[in-house]
Amino acid sequence: MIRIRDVHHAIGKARILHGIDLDIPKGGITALIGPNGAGKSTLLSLVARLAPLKQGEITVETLKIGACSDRDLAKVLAIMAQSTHVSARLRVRELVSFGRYPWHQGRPGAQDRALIEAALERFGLLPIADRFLDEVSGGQRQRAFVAMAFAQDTDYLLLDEPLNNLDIAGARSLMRLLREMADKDGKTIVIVLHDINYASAFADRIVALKDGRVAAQGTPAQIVDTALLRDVFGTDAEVSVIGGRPQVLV
Ligand SMILES: Nc1ncnc2c1ncn2[C@@H]1O[C@H](COP(=O)(O)OP(=O)(O)OP(=O)(O)O)[C@@H](O)[C@H]1O
Repeated sequence: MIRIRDVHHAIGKARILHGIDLDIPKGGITALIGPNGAGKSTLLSLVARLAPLKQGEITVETLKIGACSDRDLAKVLAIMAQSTHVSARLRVRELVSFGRYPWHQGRPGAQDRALIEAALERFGLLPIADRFLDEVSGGQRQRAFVAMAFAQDTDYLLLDEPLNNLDIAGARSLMRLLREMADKDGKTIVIVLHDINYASAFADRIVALKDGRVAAQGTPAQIVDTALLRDVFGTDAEVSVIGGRPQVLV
């Protein structure tokens, strides 16, 4: 479980998060949704220790953020951040292999190599594994970043807007893959999604953030309705239930 207690965050004078209390249970997919600037990426960055936690408490299983070592955390939790800057002169296989670094510290062994090939295969990247990152499409690059996080082989996988750059087929296939990873491999996936319909169709639970606070949380059926769209996103839209899952009619 990821346990978040009374987390506040400010950047300069701007207060970004205002006392977040949240339990993200182990297993399944939790989607973070909310309008632009709500604080979703900031919260994910604090959990993954990409930004320093200044106020409040976050624990991942038994590891306390701010007290545990980076290496210990990296064996339990992997993150694909929203903005990823790496050299374009890196091949897809090399990027995915970075995911193994916390385990081998620069000396990959046979097991590391096997896990890298398995990640390349699972994400459909084998045919382009030897291409440089600037020789693949935006969607393929995005999949390579998710595969790198997957290759880290952690129980917790945090993904910040992984559907960016993906067309509808790519988005659906990635979400199905994540669903399979949660159901078959027992991964705990926390994912920032802009498209509520993907969150509603694939997630077990949704946490809606607004203005740095938790505005709503529950299963898609519990929370996705016209009131949520109005109160959290400030938009009027109809919601219809399709296959037991609410879907927003745009
Ligand atoms: N480095 C920074 N300096 C100042 N303000 C920042 C910085 N990074 C983020 N913010 C502000 O913090 C707030 C929350 O940003 P954050 O990226 O966490 O939101 P978000 O919900 O992920 O948004 P989006 O959906 O647009 O990605 C925003 O108002 C943003 O402008």
